[in-house]
Amino acid sequence: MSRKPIIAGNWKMNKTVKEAHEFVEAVKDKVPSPELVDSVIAAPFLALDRIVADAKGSDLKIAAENVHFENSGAYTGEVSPVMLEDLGVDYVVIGHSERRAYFAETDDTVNKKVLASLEHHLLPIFCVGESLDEREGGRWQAVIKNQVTKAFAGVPADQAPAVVVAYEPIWAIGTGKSASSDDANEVCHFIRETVAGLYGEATAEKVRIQYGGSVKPANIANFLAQSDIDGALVGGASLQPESFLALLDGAKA
Ligand SMILES: O=C(CO)COP(=O)(O)O
Repeated sequence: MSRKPIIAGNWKMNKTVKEAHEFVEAVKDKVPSPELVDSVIAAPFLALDRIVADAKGSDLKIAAENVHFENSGAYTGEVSPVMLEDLGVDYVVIGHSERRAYFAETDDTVNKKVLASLEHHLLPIFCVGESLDEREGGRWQAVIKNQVTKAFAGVPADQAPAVVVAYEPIWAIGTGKSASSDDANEVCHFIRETVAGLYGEATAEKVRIQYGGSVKPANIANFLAQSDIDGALVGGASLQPESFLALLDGAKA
């Protein structure tokens, strides 16, 4: 079955509100038709209000890079799914390896965030990936299966296809060293089999799986040509308008 590609730029901790605004103004009327590809920018919380307004009426979708799982309350410094929904944010990146490594994100919090996001009509882009140690030690299947299974716990079958899974091997993030497209596809296929184990083949065929880790305009088409890779989650190469647009072009091809 053919799944629509989804390309998401993840800006991480980059860009002031002004810079974010200028970027969105530069690309919003140039992104491909949503019949061909879903185009998404994930930006820091501070920029979201401005760029959701900037992107309104265009085919560019906006994501948050994180969300808390409670609707409100005594959680100093956090942002709730109610707030993001109210702003008109479309997607939210959940469980990025940087959040797992530096901000004590766990499989349990990732799962709560997936459930809370779906409840508030935010589409989760939930991230999985193994470390170099886990890959070299032959443990990647166990690690990935555990991350996927825990993230989907409690997600009803009819909502599972709304979840985008991003496979980002930790050793390929920001290193310039991407996985080979065959290796990435092997893991993405394994992710799909894991989802099939939870919900059945028909549902698993609908779930979109991205690859992330040193994706660039020059290599994106190789990844997208693979059977189980339906898009990319891109850090560094999404920071410049020309490069982001080139990634979208590569996904269309
Ligand atoms: O972590 C990533 C996207 O979420 C990947 O980052 P790079 O594309 O900079 O390797």
